[in-house]
Amino acid sequence: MIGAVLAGGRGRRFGGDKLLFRINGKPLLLYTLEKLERAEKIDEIVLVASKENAEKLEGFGYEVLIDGLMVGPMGGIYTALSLGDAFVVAGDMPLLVPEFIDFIVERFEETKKLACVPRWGNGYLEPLHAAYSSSFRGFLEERIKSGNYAINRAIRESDACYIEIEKLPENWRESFFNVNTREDLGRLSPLIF
Ligand SMILES: Nc1nc2c(ncn2[C@@H]2O[C@H](COP(=O)(O)OP(=O)(O)OP(=O)(O)O)[C@@H](O)[C@H]2O)c(=O)[nH]1
Repeated sequence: MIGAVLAGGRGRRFGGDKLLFRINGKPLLLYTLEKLERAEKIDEIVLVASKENAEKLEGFGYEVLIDGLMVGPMGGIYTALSLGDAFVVAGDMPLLVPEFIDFIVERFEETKKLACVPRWGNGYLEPLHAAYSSSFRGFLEERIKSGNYAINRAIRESDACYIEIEKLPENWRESFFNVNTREDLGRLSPLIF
């Protein structure tokens, strides 16, 4: 199972390249990568980046796949699946919980569905913390061709399995925390140090 980290965003809300922004001397992306490294079900990590930021990311020592679409998460997932089945996460999720990732990958392997996606009680999905089959790529391709880039809708209209978040240990929810703005960093510091 590949661990694919989406790292092609523009960081408009943050106002700059948030993934390279240093917290306690360490780039935000490195926190995410270190957590993902600790998931036992992940065999190999790759970064999925834009052509423009690929070079800067090569220094992290992982294969960098170029997202030639740049249409948001769907394009990143589509690109990642060119290598095989993948657990896909956003690069701005520094508090990933490795046991939770293993849990999702195990469920994915057991159910053999096109995707296994965490879901909140209100129906909200967490598509950037989910496992996808390489067969899901063909399903996405049709949508991309018709300009339909809504990933949640694609998941809902596919044969996916859902992981009910409220039934899991509460501390696993930390895994979904992501940095969008500079204010979010304030919420992060007490948790990281
Ligand atoms: N490969 C790839 N990664 C993306 C794309 N859009 C967003 N990402 C990544 O997905 C994660 C979540 O992205 P967002 O925070 O929603 O978007 P962002 O562009 O980084 O930030 P905003 O401009 O503030 O929306 C981040 O790690 C981004 O780097 C894309 O089109 N392709």
